[in-house]
Amino acid sequence: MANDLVFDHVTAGYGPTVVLDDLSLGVGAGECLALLGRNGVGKTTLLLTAMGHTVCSGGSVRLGGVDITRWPIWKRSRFGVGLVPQEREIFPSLSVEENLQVAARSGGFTVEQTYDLFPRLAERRRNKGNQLSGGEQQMLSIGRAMMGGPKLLLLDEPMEGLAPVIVDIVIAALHRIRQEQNITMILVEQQARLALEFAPRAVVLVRGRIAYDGSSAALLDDQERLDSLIGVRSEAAA
Ligand SMILES: Nc1ncnc2c1ncn2[C@@H]1O[C@H](COP(=O)(O)OP(=O)(O)OP(=O)(O)O)[C@@H](O)[C@H]1O
Repeated sequence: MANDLVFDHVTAGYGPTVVLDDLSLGVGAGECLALLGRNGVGKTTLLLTAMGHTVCSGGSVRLGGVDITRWPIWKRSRFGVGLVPQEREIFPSLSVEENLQVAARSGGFTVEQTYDLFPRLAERRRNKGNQLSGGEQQMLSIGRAMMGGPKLLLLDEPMEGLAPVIVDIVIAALHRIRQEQNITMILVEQQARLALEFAPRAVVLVRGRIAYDGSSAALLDDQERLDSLIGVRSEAAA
């Protein structure tokens, strides 16, 4: 599989703070990757570095063979990098439909396609962003990213704080996006089992470096390793 996204010896962080330390990673076109690790290891920073929100002090980031290391955020966005941020970043005073329309770009989802993916949003189309539940906001955040026509979709803990029934809706939508669109996905998720069951490949970060890169199924089967890398046992006990 050709590499779609490449991190080539990337060192990146915030101002003088280095978070990613000489990190190299290739993600194939259309591949789906679970990005895991304990709090503060650099998962969000990796997504933000792909999107252009961090300071990259070493190495390069390439997408589809093009060096995008020095590109501003808007240019990456136009080139097909889509981020579903942890904070969701819905416009509170715009309606659901307006939130979608401002993100529309040719080649992306139409409003109707987004409503087909998340029928709940069609029911709420005239509600303002600040009148939505957390689950509806998350659906809107994913829908908005899809309106931009991403080639690479970066999802930062999209299941955080959602009721199990809403998690099921979001997971089903992500499965559908994977089946119907040839989109490369990176899913950061605190609920490791959920992510490992969704994505065939897993990368685990420890202090800004890759400590595991391989099959999700193999990691799911290796309780001891899971526990030492991400503390799944304590997560299950919580
Ligand atoms: N804007 C910032 N300025 C300086 N340091 C930051 C900034 N954002 C994050 N950091 C630091 O970078 C490190 C990695 O943070 P990051 O958010 O990437 O981790 P994470 O793995 O996504 O963690 P979490 O699961 O808690 O979201 C942490 O030590 C954090 O304190």
